[in-house]
Amino acid sequence: MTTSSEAEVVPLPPGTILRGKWNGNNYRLEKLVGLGANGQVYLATSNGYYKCALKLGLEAAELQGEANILAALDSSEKKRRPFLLDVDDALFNGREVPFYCMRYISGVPVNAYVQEHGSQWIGVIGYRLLERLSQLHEAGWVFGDIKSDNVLVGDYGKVELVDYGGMSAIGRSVRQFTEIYDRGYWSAGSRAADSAYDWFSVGMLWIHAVDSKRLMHLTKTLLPQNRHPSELMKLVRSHPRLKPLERWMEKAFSGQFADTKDAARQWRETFQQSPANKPAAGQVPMWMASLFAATVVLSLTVAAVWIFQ
Ligand SMILES: Nc1ncnc2c1ncn2[C@@H]1O[C@H](COP(=O)(O)OP(=O)(O)OP(=O)(O)O)[C@@H](O)[C@H]1O
Repeated sequence: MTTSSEAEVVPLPPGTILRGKWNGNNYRLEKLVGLGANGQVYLATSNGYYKCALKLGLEAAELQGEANILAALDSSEKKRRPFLLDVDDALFNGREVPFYCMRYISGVPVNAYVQEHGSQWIGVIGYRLLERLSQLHEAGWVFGDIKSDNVLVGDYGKVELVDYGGMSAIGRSVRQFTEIYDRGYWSAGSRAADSAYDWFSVGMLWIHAVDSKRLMHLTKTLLPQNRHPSELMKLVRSHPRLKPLERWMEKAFSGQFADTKDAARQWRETFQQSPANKPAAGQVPMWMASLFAATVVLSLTVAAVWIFQ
């Protein structure tokens, strides 16, 4: 990959073929799946047969930094399938475009998943997210940019993170973050990369997923000097879906878990103790129950396995 700064990269049409200059792999771009501050992500077919996510950068040095982090993450988590698959430059319309390729994650952002499948999934998804974060933290990384778009949920509430390139080594400054999920924005602590930074963003993720209108209203109307976790806790206490999470949220916003395993354990206990947070099959109207019977049975099964395992 080159390290010179590149000019703007315009979105490329489906069917575009990119050939890696150094490693010689061919990629057919199938569709644009993400547009971020640091580049464009495409679903691509590699060498005619396997699917991957290809990220084209606007800024070669930034993209190289992300690829380095993905490579370091793969070597610190050797037991799982590698995430980074290729790093190269492609010649396109006479100019060099830097890119890297990673495992393609199918799934939808957590907000969309909860909207479509119901908030009874929060327990399962939240627990799996905390388990994944616990692995990262134990390996010495802080994810940093936890937000709905970076937490993809697949079938049966399977959780995968994307945008590992924005991660930071524990003890450094957080490299990438999104304002409303950021501990610093809410005057709840520094932007130093520690596990508690991610706990804070996880708390924000659930307020955003369940009560986004009031959260957006709050961010628009609060004066910067009044941004404080106590304002967030007012939202939590006054929302029926968030209220049962009150104690967990308080700890997440003030960094009071022993570690991320403890945060996951307490998350699970919260859902075991609170009937309001368990799937409410009995409250489903008859017409809806029959219409969605298959979905309800499926979600109950997964939630039951999760709660009682
Ligand atoms: N491996 C992947 N598999 C599937 N989709 C992905 C993958 N990586 C990224 N995406 C999608 O592309 C979007 C943008 O990617 P990414 O977050 O890496 O870019 P970014 O420039 O860092 O974005 P942002 O400004 O949002 O942080 C993601 O939110 C996600 O929807």
